[in-house]
Amino acid sequence: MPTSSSEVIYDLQQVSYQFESGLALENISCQFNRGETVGLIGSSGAGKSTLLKLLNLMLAPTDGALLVFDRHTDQLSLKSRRRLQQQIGTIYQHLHLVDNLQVIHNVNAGNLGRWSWLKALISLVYPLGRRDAYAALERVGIPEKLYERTDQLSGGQQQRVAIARVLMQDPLVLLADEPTASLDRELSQEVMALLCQLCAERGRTLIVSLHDVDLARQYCDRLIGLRQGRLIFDRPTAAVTETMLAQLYQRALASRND
Ligand SMILES: Nc1ncnc2c1ncn2[C@@H]1O[C@H](COP(=O)(O)OP(=O)(O)OP(=O)(O)O)[C@@H](O)[C@H]1O
Repeated sequence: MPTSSSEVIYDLQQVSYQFESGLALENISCQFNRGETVGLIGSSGAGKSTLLKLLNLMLAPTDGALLVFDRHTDQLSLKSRRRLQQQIGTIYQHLHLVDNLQVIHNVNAGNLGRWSWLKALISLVYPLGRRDAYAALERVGIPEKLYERTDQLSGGQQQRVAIARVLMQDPLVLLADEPTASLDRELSQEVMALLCQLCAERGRTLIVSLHDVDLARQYCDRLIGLRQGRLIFDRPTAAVTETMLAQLYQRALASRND
């Protein structure tokens, strides 16, 4: 558990990330604070997913400095990195659920950072942590699905299982990469409302990448606009104007009009 009482959770100082194929993020400086709900917006290829991968420590900056809970991430031991990663939960666009297992096993996967391999193995045969898994599913509104096969759930229900899994982990920061990409408008609203509510209840930080700008404006306190790896704006949502959005999406709008 991080000991810092700082309000700043992430501090990015001129961060760049270079893939072999090119620069995905260039000279990004910004901070993310405790309890915020921040939306990452921008066209496809803008660098939103790469930024989230830096924030969950899957990738390391190729240039610049990334501090998490006041700690430089390039100076972390493997153990410290793992401990930090336990405080960072990620919901991916592709939910990474094991389809042919019962829901309880997918929810319990949120415990893997804490459980021994033996306990995890036993739980695959005889599910452990039933009460906690049930409570997590209750919070996302589908407790009755505990023993159902995951692939027999609807897309929206599977999204809820992914959220319940992250609730088991109980991280301080929740990163969500396009959590509504495969959902219709109504379900997207439900999932965003749920994520925001769950984070607000416990003062957790939510950083979410979204293609749907209206959804981002509706649910996020602050928006970061990225284009071709550059930070175009970082403003409270209410201060983001139509002009700023038009500038951000210029390229995509122009190509849609072709
Ligand atoms: N594994 C990878 N190897 C090489 N290049 C990559 C890789 N992942 C992403 N990129 C490149 O990095 C840039 C940023 O990609 P990224 O996936 O972060 O954008 P994004 O804003 O999340 O896009 P989308 O909205 O389509 O998911 C793009 O040019 C992309 O082609």
